[in-house]
Amino acid sequence: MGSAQGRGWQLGAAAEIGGVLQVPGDKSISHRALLFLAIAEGGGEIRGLLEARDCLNTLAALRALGARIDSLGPGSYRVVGPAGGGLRAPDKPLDLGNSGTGLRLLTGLLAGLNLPASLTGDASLCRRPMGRIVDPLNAMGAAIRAEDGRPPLHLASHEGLQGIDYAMPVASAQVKSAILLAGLHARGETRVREPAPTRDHSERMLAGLGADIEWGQGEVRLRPGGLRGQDIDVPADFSSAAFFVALAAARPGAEICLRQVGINPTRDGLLRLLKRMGAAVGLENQRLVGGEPVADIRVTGQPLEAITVSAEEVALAVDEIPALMIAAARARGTTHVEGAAELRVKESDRIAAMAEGLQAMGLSVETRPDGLSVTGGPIRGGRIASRGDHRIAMSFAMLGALLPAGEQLRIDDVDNVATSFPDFIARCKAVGVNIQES
Ligand SMILES: O=C(O)C1=C[C@@H](OP(=O)(O)O)[C@@H](O)[C@H](O)C1
Ligand SMILES: C=C(OP(=O)(O)O)C(=O)O
Repeated sequence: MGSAQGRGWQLGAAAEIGGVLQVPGDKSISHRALLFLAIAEGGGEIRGLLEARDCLNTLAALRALGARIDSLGPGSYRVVGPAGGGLRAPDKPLDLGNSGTGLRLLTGLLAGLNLPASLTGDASLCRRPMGRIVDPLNAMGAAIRAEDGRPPLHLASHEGLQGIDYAMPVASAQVKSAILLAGLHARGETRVREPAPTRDHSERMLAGLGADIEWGQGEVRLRPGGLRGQDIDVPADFSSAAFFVALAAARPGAEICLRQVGINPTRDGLLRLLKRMGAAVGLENQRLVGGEPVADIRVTGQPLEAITVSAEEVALAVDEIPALMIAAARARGTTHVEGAAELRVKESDRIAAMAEGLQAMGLSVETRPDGLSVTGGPIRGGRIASRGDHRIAMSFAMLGALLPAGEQLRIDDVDNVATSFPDFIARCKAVGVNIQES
């Protein structure tokens, strides 16, 4: 425990992979449920909230703004805005830790409520671009200052917001959601156009809470107004399920079933990509939970073929590209990912991190400013720098499980897995992954 690289994992060949798993609640939906209920009349209960560091930071920030959030049991919370009035300006900077979603959405909410505040985060978050929200929010009338376009962000009070008609230069659900949250309190209609479809959890939840919103054909329109509180059930996180989906897909004969996973079509692009590579993917018990489609996902490993992934497909699988690269590493041929420049500004530069790790395991990889190409082939053990990025660490754990007998993989700096996936190790062991903390 505790080297210069932080905590790490040690992986060896897995004898057999298979089983039934339920992964924790959806991170995107958990953030939204907390933020939206804190400003909804009467508040509401959340069931299945992701109790991971990113969402708990958003929860703590809302408490600092005066919201009352009571735990009712594991994953269950009651959220109510302050009695007799709205949220209030915080007396200290709000720290959103590692979370782009928490920081960007909360900035939109605070700009709409006209609450002066400072927002910051950890070293990774303080390197991430914020001009993408600061520019449109300031164009609406907000007064947000960011040195060099990065956190900390400083919000001053302003004269009120005006709705905007905004064509986003990048396909980003965080930017879209920040603008919509501000638009709830702006004068006139707010319209956001996206260059490619991105996750629509905000639109679905806002509609469920009574907002005057419509969306489709690449744009969202929202008219200002209050939200009405309601209880919210959070499905299991597709992005967490994705590691096990990719693992089963990449190992012929393995079968894993993931229960009650959100399969919103703006999130489940990975399933279509793996099917195109030849994996057998089935959906069982399909139903709607709180306006979101949910299913049990059953994946059976087959020999895989390389594919080419387009920019539009990247937007529908933006957090799953590292997991997809695990399948690419085991596929016949070279998988090309295009239009993925956004991966360079996540918790780490995910293109560079994946390329470096895959090369360390003996694979041939080429990188471009907006993508990478991975040629499948034999893999060997070694040492991986996760760069403190939860999704890089968890993806390489899956590739570690596919090592040949006798090989060992060490993954450094895995602490941030706690930002999105508590109990990852236990879930790994439950399906036969040979993983130890070190
Ligand atoms: O809106 C959200 O909840 C998210 C949107 C995506 O980010 P971008 O909007 O920056 O693409 C994604 O990568 C992130 O994990 C969660
Ligand atoms: C990019 C991610 O999250 P965020 O932007 O909220 O930090 C992620 O979870 O992969």
